[in-house]
Amino acid sequence: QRGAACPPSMHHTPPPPSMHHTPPPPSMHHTPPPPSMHHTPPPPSMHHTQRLSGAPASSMEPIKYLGQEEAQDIDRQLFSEFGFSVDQLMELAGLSCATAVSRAYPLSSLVKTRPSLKTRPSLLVVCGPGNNGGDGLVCARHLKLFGYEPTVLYPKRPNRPLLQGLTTQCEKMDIPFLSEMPEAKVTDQAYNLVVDAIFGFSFAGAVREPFGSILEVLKDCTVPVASIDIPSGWDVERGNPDGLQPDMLISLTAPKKSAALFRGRYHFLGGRFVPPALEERYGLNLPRYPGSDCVLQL
Ligand SMILES: NC(=O)C1=CN([C@@H]2O[C@H](COP(=O)(O)OP(=O)(O)OC[C@H]3O[C@@H](n4cnc5c(N)ncnc54)[C@H](O)[C@@H]3O)[C@@H](O)[C@H]2O)[C@H](O)CC1
Ligand SMILES: [K+]
Repeated sequence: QRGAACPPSMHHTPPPPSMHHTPPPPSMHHTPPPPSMHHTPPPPSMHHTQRLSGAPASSMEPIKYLGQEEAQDIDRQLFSEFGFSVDQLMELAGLSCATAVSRAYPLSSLVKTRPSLKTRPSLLVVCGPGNNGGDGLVCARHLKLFGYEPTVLYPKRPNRPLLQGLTTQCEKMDIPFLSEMPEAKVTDQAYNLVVDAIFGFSFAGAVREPFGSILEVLKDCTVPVASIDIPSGWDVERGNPDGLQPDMLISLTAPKKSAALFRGRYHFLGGRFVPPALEERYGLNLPRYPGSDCVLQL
């Protein structure tokens, strides 16, 4: 099924290195893959409204797709010159992700195909060792508050008070933690959606265990995958034609270059916390978020 969602011919051309300002032509986004048996997509009218409101704020300049170094620079400046703490931005990032998931896969759309499943849609949130994993923990907590039944897999837990606190918060919300990744068949049966919060913009090199095996299982799953910031295992700039092909991507702050190669159905922007001075410094050309929304569909 994932193969059907991702025509091979569209995966194999990495973006040219100069491609900071050229998002994929709209026509490439608008051919949705066949709907998953787990999910009824929202009515087309919703997409239409959201896309219109996602027009660039002041000019017709397209949104910028960031390289790895640029994304890390922006991150550093948010935490130094602009005075933010990681906790603050992680909370906003994770909330954006939960909100985007609830827009693309409303509770009522995650159709139960097996009576053995619980009545609330079950989601598996797979968290990596860095801040992308932290976004996943925050996302899981908000999804629970939104009425989903998240379960977390968090195999590598760094000794950081922030991440330990986020783990406790999930445990206190009765979110179960798995000790290992179930095989693909079991995952497809037990969950309606997987949230991929394994790696973000600091990923580099060959995937190390246990995440290599986890990503192999996720590639074999037919249940939709929603990736936070970057599909895990993708090179931040060049993607990964043989890697995970998620159904949804939630780009935080601004899309990274590899997002031009995303072929799933839903691409959302979240992380509405960029001060205009920083946006201007990097020429981000962020689209205008509708009203007080924390996400928009690109
Ligand atoms: N400014 C923003 O938009 C914000 C984004 N946030 C999120 O933070 C991540 C980036 O977080 P960071 O901690 O820098 O890195 P990662 O989570 O991507 O990963 C680092 C983690 O992964 C390990 N690692 C790296 N490469 C490999 C590999 N090949 N195999 C195995 N393990 C690997 C590394 O050792 C680290 O442990 C960004 O994408 C957003 O999701 C913030 O939450 C808020 C601000
Ligand atoms: K990810």
